Parts: sequence; structure tokens; C-alpha cells
Amino acid sequence: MTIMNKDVKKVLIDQETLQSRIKELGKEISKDYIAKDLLLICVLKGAVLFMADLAQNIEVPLEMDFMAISSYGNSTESSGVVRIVKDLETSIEGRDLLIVEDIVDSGLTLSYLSELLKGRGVRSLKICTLLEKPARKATDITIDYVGFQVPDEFVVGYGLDYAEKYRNLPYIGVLKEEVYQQNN
Ligand SMILES: O=P(O)(O)OC[C@H]1O[C@H](OP(=O)(O)OP(=O)(O)O)[C@H](O)[C@@H]1O
Ligand code: HPA
Ligand SMILES: [Mg+2]
Repeated sequence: MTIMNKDVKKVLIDQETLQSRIKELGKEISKDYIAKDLLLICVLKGAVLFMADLAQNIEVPLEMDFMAISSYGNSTESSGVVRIVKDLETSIEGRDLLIVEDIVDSGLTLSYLSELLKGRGVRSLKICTLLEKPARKATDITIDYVGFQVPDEFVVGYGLDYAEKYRNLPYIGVLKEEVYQQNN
């Protein structure tokens, strides 16, 4: 049974559905990265729960690194300015990168990040996102692995926040409008 948070309007994707899709993604990635030099790049903070579960379902050798990016701050709309809060520690030259994201909304974060990392001489670069909002994808970046399509509503849980809260919910839910109406 899912325990609802009082600020969540409805559960979009429950824990069981999340975990079974992540297993499938892990299988697909394992197949594609045999005999490669896989480096998972977690985009903090939102992707941290997804990355932890995904990595455990990938059956080929891999390394992990973390990058912190911020463009939403305490709002439900992208500021349009992508800020690097923490850069990678690993040299990525000649390596097979897989960027792991929680959500592609406007697409601004990923288009900025993939251009930046491509410029550092990687051998290959692919993108894996748990969620995608097709209605708002303003950029034309290619996403190689998508967990779920979600409608154009502000979602929280399983890593995704509003004003830093709700990241610990074990499901993806839609936030009640009244929670953010006064602040946006
Ligand atoms: O496609 P976009 O419109 O760019 O939005 C997606 C990005 O926005 C969120 O990050 P946020 O700036 O909230 O940082 P966080 O991961 O620390 O919450 C989310 O985790 C993605 O990284
Ligand atoms: O719908 C969302 N929820 C949480 N964080 C986000 N960052 C971009 N879109 C979203
Ligand atoms: Mg956020």
C-alpha cells in the first residue's frame, strides 16, 4: 500500500511499476554496453535515487561520477540558466558516457550538459532519463533510454523535488497546485 503525502494530488507511477521498468532499462543498457567502458554520470540531485536503483540492474562493469546542476531553484519553472554546482572528478576523454537524469522537462538542462561533455572528447555519449514530458520538450536532443512519459504537470518524488522537499517519496506523484501557487 502506498502511503500518500498530504501535498500530493495523485500517484502517477507507484513503487512497483517504477522498479519493474528500471529492471527493464538495466537489461537494455547491459546489452548495449558489453565490451565498452561505461561511465554513469548522475545529474544531482534529482537523479540520485534512480541512478542508485538503475546501477544495481546493470550487469556490465561500470564506474560512476556525479555532477550537480541547478536551474529550477525553488520554482516550478526553469530559470533558463543552467548552473554547474559541482563538476565531474573523472577524466572522461575516450570513455562511453551515459548521463542519468530524473526528468527531461524543457530539455534545457540536458542540451547544455550534453554539449559541454561532448566537448571534453568522450568516445560516446547517451542519455537515460526516468521521466520525459513530451509536451514541453523545447529542444531537439536525442534521448536514448526513457522510463516513462509523464503529462505536463509538476511531479515530485523518487528524487524529484519542489523547493528541495518530497525527494524521499518512493513513487512519482503530482503536487497539489496550492502548494506552489503562492510562491511561483
Ligand atoms: O529539462 P529541464 O526543464 O531543464 O528540467 C530538468 C532538470 O530540472 C531538474 O533539476 P533542478 O534544477 O531542479 O535541480 P535538482 O535536480 O537538484 O532538483 C531536474 O532534476 C532536471 O535536472
Ligand atoms: O515536474 C518536475 N518536477 C520536479 N522537478 C522538475 N524539474 C523539471 N521539471 C520538474
Ligand atoms: Mg529540482
